[in-house]
Amino acid sequence: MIDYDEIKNRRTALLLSGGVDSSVVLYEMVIHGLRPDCFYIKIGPEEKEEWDCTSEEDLEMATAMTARFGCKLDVVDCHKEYWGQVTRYTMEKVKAGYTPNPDVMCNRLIKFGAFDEKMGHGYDLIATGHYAQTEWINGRKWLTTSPDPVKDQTDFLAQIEGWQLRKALFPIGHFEKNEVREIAEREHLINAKRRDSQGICFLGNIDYNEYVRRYLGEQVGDVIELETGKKIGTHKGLWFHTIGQRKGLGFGGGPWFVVKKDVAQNILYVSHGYDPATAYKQTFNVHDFHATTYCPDGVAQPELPLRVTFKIRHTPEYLPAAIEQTGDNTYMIHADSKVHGVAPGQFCVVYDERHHRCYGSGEITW
Ligand SMILES: Nc1ncnc2c1ncn2[C@@H]1O[C@H](COP(=O)(O)OP(=O)(O)OP(=O)(O)O)[C@@H](O)[C@H]1O
Repeated sequence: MIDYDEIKNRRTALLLSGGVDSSVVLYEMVIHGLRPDCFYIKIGPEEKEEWDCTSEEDLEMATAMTARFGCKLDVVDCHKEYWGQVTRYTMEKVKAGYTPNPDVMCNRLIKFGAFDEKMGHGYDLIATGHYAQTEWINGRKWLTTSPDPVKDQTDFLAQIEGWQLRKALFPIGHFEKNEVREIAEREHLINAKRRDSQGICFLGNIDYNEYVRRYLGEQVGDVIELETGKKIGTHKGLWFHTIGQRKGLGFGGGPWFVVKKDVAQNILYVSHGYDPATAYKQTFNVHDFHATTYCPDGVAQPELPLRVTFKIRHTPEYLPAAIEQTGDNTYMIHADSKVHGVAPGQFCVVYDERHHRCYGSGEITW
């Protein structure tokens, strides 16, 4: 829960997307006596490409919301930063056979990054409609989970740095999604009945494969059964597949799991059966760990405990593990049981044993 009394004199910016979540944030802030300056971040389509863009409607919704609540709305153009940073990161990883996550990087590089450089630096707090919370514990500001396990978005926020978390405010983070929808309907917010966006953040309904295809095109190669070396078909590009993938392979005689990619030879290895040992991992390495906790001057980042829980994809489950520091910012995860579909490039997000506090995340290297 936000202590509105405590922040009533702080300069607050709200990232307003035109969706229902950030609209309810605006409503919540206004009924608690705040009038945030609102910002709509614009990421246009790359070049002349005609992508299905919902952004015009989004901006209309955001405009209507700020008009209703008497707040200022500005449009901030982060087009260049998005394509130059988030897309560049994504395509570089994908080409190397990794499994990147543009939405995770978008929070660090755009919403709490480029936006902060352009406008956010003039504010003490930046509010968003993420399902996540923050909590001060022992003089440090922590990223903590939402009560809605399905909607929780701490995993998407787990690459932001302490200085970014310092300014973060998540006014609907203590709600579950259905409560947010109820508020929007009860208050007749203009977008109460709007569907949640499905595609990559900022790119409307563009899905991941389309995004990648636009940049890297297709590159046909063989699909080979790992155990027998037998060719069972072809793929259109290793980048359309991820380790652990089971659905969408389209070969008979399944189920098949993607177990390995050979980038040099453009070969996709799959394995047959329900429980191929190759599709599971119990121990893996994580590097370039980003700690999200805000530690005021002189307070060191908290050390990771020996026992943690973690996530490698956006699911409601937290997996128990022991964690071992193996170097500067590098760790080894020893999961209590085998984990399906561990892929290099994925972020491993680390929480405490009760999966209340999020420590941060690092990239899986195997
Ligand atoms: N184009 C945008 N301009 C400004 N802020 C944005 C924009 N897109 C997303 N955000 C901010 O990031 C938050 C999380 O976005 P995300 O797309 O993950 O969630 P969402 O549940 O669809 O949110 P919403 O319902 O508010 O669109 C939003 O609630 C909003 O605060």
